[in-house]
Formats: sequence, structure tokens, C-alpha cells
Amino acid sequence: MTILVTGSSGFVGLNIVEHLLAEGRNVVGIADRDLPAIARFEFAGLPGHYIGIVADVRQESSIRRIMGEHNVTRVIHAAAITSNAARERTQASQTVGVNLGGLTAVASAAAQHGVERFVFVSSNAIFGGGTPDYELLHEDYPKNPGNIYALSKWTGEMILEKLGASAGLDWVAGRLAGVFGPWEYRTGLRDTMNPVFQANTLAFDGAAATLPRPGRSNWHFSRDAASALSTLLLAPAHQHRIYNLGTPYVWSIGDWCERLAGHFPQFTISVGEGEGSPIDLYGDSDGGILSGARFTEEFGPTGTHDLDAAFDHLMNWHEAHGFFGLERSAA
Ligand SMILES: O=C(O)[C@H]1O[C@H](OP(=O)(O)OP(=O)(O)OC[C@H]2O[C@@H](n3ccc(=O)[nH]c3=O)[C@H](O)[C@@H]2O)[C@H](O)[C@@H](O)[C@H]1O
Repeated sequence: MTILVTGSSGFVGLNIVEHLLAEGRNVVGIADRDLPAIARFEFAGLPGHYIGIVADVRQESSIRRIMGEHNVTRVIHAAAITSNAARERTQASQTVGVNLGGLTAVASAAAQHGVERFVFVSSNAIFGGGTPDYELLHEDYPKNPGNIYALSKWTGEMILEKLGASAGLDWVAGRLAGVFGPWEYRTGLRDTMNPVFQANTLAFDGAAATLPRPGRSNWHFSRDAASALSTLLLAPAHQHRIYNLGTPYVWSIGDWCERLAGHFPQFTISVGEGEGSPIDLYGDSDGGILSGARFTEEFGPTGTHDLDAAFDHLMNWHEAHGFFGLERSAA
């Protein structure tokens, strides 16, 4: 079995590739750029075999040729532009082209090639930013995408529904929320870095940070997100097409920052008012909590890392990887 991962050089893609290689699987990665050098080096030591190909996910014929050459049997599609409203004012067509054109091209190639399963990395963004704080967002909760990126994820699910029915593609969508953890770095294609990444960057720099509010959510550790997506890819069968992948671990970025302050003594954090660099929490309110009940009932937990486990893992990982992704300010 060879698994194709698109967006393999990005944050979520790197976690998926590493997870699959650690299980000894053969992976072909497609992205518009190579893996970061440190990932290339590290993945070479894992039991599975990796081939990286720089290609355009919108080019259906190239994708189909790659699938044929490498006997691809399953696909995870993670390539995307995670744009915000500012980028979309001038580059909306790029987001639509990559997120919808790319999805359609890869899914269509997968259907023609006859892959056994196609997993689409979708997002809680489809519910919009105005959901009531801490309300549980189940799969059928009303959608209210607030920007073109969010709309592209929701529309992407609908495209798969049509394509799946007409072309006989076995597809599944896994919706992620607030992913943080190893391998996050600035690709220039995601406009808001996870608040954990923002806080870690400031802590690494020994700076002061200010949070507008504590920022409670079920932030999803990237190791757990990769594991849940790989379950959707490899499970012998699935009862549903769409799964919300929220975890039971609800904590605040304020909680994370307290732990950071213990780890980096020069780092300070204030909540509400403060002189420190602001941490962007994605919006004016915490909003709903993505459910994981459907997935859990069918496959087991959507994650195993609570706040402390994730914190210890990530700090150890950063120390072993030269604080990959985190930038020091010029000051
Ligand atoms: O949080 C989310 O909701 C998002 O999380 C994930 O994005 P991240 O991994 O965080 O983004 P990032 O680090 O920027 O990597 C983008 C990758 O795409 C590749 N990419 C992109 C554009 C393109 O034209 N071609 C291409 O190969 C590019 O080379 C790189 O390999 C999901 O995959 C996304 O679908 C969305 O759900």
C-alpha cells in the first residue's frame, strides 16, 4: 500500500507523514515545496519509506500520473491556503483555486485511479466565529463560514459528496480545530499561526505577551490530529462521511502561557491589559467546542495528550529540534 499525502511539507502534512512513516508505511508526498531539511533528515530514519514530489495539486493529469507510477492506494489531501480576510481582499482566487480546484483535481484523479479511500482535511472554520462560547459543535450544527477559506472547506465537502456519488470515490472528511504542536512553521500560506505557536515564539525570545482573554478551547495536539486522520484513512470501514475531530481536552492559552513562564523565566504573560506583544486568538470570543463524539464512538479517542502531556512533548521536541519554526525577533 502506498499512501499519497498532499500538503506534505506543511504543518499538518508533516505530522501525518511522520505518523505514517513511524508505522512503517510507504508514503508519497506532494507539495509546492520540499520538506524542510530537518524533516527530510529525520524521516529518513523512520521505518517507512518516503518519496517527496514537488507538484501543483491543481494539475489533475500530473497527479494521476504520480498515482499510477507509485501505485497509490489511499490519499490524504491536506494541501491548502489557510487565508484570512486581509489576504482574501486581493488573493481570493488563489484560495479558491488551490482549495477547491486542487481538491477537485486530486479527488478526481483518485477516483479515476481507483484509490480505496480519500481523506479530506476539513476545518471547524465552517461553523464560523460567532458560535456561542463552549457550545458543543456536532457534525450537523448550522454552518456559517466567515471567509472564503472557511467556505472552501465547506464547499469542498459538498464537492466530494457529488464526486463520490458520480465517480464512486470512498471519501471521508475529518474536521480539525486549533491544531498546535511539532512542525508548525510559517509557510506563508497560513495567515494566523496557532496561539500556542505565537506564545512559544515570544517565550523563546524572552519577550512579554498579552492575551486579550484566556482563550479556552479544545486545542488539538498535532500528533493526535495526525493519528485521528490516519485512522480515518486506514480503518477497514466507516459509518459516516464526515467526522468532527475535537478532543476532550479543554484548556486555555493562558494555562499554556503559565507553563511557558515556568520554562522560560524571562517570559511574562498578562491577560486583558498589558504592554506585551499581543497574541491573536482568532476572533473576539472563544466560540463553540468542536465535538469528537461521533469519531470516538466508532474509532476511540480523538487524542491522548492532555495539556501537560502536550506541553512536555512539545518542549522536549523543540529542544531536540533547535526550536524549529520559532523565530527570534530582530530586536
Ligand atoms: O488549520 C487548518 O485549518 C489547516 O490545517 C492544515 O494546513 P497547515 O498544514 O496548517 O498549513 P501549512 O503549514 O500552510 O501547509 C500547507 C501545505 O499545503 C501545500 N500547498 C499549499 C498551496 C499550494 O498551492 N500547493 C501546496 O502544495 C504547502 O506546500 C504545504 O505543504 C490543513 O492541511 C489545511 O487543509 C487546513 O485545514
